Amino acid sequence: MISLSESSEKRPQLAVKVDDLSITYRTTFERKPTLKQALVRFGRGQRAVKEVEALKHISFEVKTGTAMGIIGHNGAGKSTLMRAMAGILPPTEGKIEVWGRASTLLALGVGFNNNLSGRENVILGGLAAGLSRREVEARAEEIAEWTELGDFMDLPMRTYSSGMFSRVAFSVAVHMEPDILMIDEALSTGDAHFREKANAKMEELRNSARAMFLVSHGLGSIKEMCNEVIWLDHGTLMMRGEPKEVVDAYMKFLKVKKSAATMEDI
Ligand SMILES: Nc1ncnc2c1ncn2[C@@H]1O[C@H](COP(=O)(O)OP(=O)(O)OP(=O)(O)O)[C@@H](O)[C@H]1O
Repeated sequence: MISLSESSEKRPQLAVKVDDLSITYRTTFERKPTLKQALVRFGRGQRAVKEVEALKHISFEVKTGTAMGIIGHNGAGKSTLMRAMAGILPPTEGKIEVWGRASTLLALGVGFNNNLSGRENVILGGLAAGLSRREVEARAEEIAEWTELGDFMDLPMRTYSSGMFSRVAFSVAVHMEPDILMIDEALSTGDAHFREKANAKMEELRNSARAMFLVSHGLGSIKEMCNEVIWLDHGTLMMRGEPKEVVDAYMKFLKVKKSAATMEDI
């Protein structure tokens, strides 16, 4: 279960508590059948079920003021963990407690409508993030300005490059003033100018938000932005600690060297 608690009396020093969390996806699919199997299944209306254990018995606590990086290979469970903490995905087992409001624009721009303009999507994104109409109207202009996309903000988002799309999504996410800020791979998408601006904004938010989570394959950004790191491997928590210590252990495990590509210090 997920409980959102506004009260800071019980555990004022905590922002998030994850207790023995497991998440299993169940997906139905048609296995390549033999003719006989196909006929049998057709008759009974059966489909094969595949279960993916995306997270296995994860527990950790995050103190107020933490900027937590989450690293791990493709499919390790990073986005699943973020979605669970944001309340989008219910735990299969275990419990998550979040003190405050989490920003839910995780996979940046999910929920945007490509046929609407950037400006219209800012309003849509704001409402989806739980702001009132009045709050959205008050902030829409500032959010649009922050993207520095000029007249493009009035064109449908299907005409945007992926970097332009991320600018709008990132701008909406960081202007929601969440207690818990969650950012998934945001930094790798923008150009150098936008990355610098995004870094400065995140630094500002880190000071005002209760906690921040950053999922990234850019290990340089993780070291730069975070003061703690969690490393996931096949849904298991491998290590948690100081950014340098965890990133180094992860790189040693993967047997990769420090290069511009792994550290993303371009
Ligand atoms: N909606 C879904 N249905 C079924 N399986 C899923 C679903 N979403 C993710 N998975 C599976 O769960 C596991 C964890 O996926 P997740 O997206 O959390 O990984 P990740 O660490 O964020 O990966 P990446 O670095 O590639 O973004 C993977 O094995 C993936 O195939």
